[in-house]
Amino acid sequence: MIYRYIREDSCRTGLRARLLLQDGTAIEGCGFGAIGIRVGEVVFSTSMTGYVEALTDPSYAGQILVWTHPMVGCYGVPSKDHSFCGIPLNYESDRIQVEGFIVTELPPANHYLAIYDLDEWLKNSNVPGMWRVDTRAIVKKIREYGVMMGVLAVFPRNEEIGWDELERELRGAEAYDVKDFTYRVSPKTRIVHEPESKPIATIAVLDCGLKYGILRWLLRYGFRVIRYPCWTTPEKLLEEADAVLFSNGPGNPKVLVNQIKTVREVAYTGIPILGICLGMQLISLAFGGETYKLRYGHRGPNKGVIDVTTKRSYITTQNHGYAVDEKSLDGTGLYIWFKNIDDNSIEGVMHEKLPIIATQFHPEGGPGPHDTTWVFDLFRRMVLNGGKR
Ligand SMILES: NC(=O)CC[C@H](N)C(=O)O
Repeated sequence: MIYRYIREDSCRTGLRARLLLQDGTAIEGCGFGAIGIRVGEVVFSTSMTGYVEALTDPSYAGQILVWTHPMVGCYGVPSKDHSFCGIPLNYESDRIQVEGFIVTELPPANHYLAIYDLDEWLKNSNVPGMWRVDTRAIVKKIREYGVMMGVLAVFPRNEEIGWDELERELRGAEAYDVKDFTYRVSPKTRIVHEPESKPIATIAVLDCGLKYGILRWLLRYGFRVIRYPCWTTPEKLLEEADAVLFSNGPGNPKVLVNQIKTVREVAYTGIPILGICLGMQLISLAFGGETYKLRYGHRGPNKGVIDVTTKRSYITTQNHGYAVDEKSLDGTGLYIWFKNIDDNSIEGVMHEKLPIIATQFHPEGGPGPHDTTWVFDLFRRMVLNGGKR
């Protein structure tokens, strides 16, 4: 059965799109952005706004993103000229990272800062998009089945890419869970970022796909930040570091065997460490913990967590498909800091003795609430107090 939501004449973009999911669901809608075929893990975000940040978040590499909020693109795409310490605001990296983007309605952009509309931006970035489909129906499928691989094709209205071709593409695709995407998003060389005033300390980042939002917060707090490629050795990483950040990033953390080793070696030196999202998963694995795949992940800026050490709750931004297994932390020296209010999964850990703190959620927001930016205060305190919290 093919779900069709369009009238042939209703695609002002002049493009059609087809989506085939691993469970056989076939959906047809209008296309936007670039013409082409892309395979990826199909995931959804419950954000209402912040599509520029989400699309440029390197943690979405290898995924086709479905937006649950029905209207996307109203405020267009801002210029990268609005920046802080040379890092563009609103962007989480320099380019779109998703394989494809699926929305319900695609209104024309109307905002004084907009330099493109969403359609143009995807087209210029060679990323296909689909619109005029019921994204809630796709989300319900994903909730029942769990996240799954899918193939998205965008083609001109008077042409056609057949379902059999999409099926072949999907069958030939490598599963998301076994691939290492960090090499794709990590910088190829060391990059130094200076804060506006004299630096208070130097943070070395093992950059597996660092979001600019995190970088902006570190710079705002007066740190000099050095980003290193994700294959950097512990010795090199520690050369100029007063503290280390293990960044967010795409894919299954268990695949990153070398990075897990690096994290272990760096952690035992006793240097202050902050881990964010993938960084927290790598820290947990490095100390002997386990991670598992969530059924449909946590993606959006409206996710409640509780700090189990103070019983305070916060609304956070999250983007993760894997989580740390609670029982596996026994005997690792790591203890639970935050838990997710919806499913009780772990959203933060600390180490009993070593100066290590880590969150599964994103304290920087980007997009999303700034309720937990105090995590960066805590990190700064640790760095300036020789590791004491
Ligand atoms: N934002 C992230 O760092 C995501 C971490 C990991 N790729 C996951 O999906 O769980």
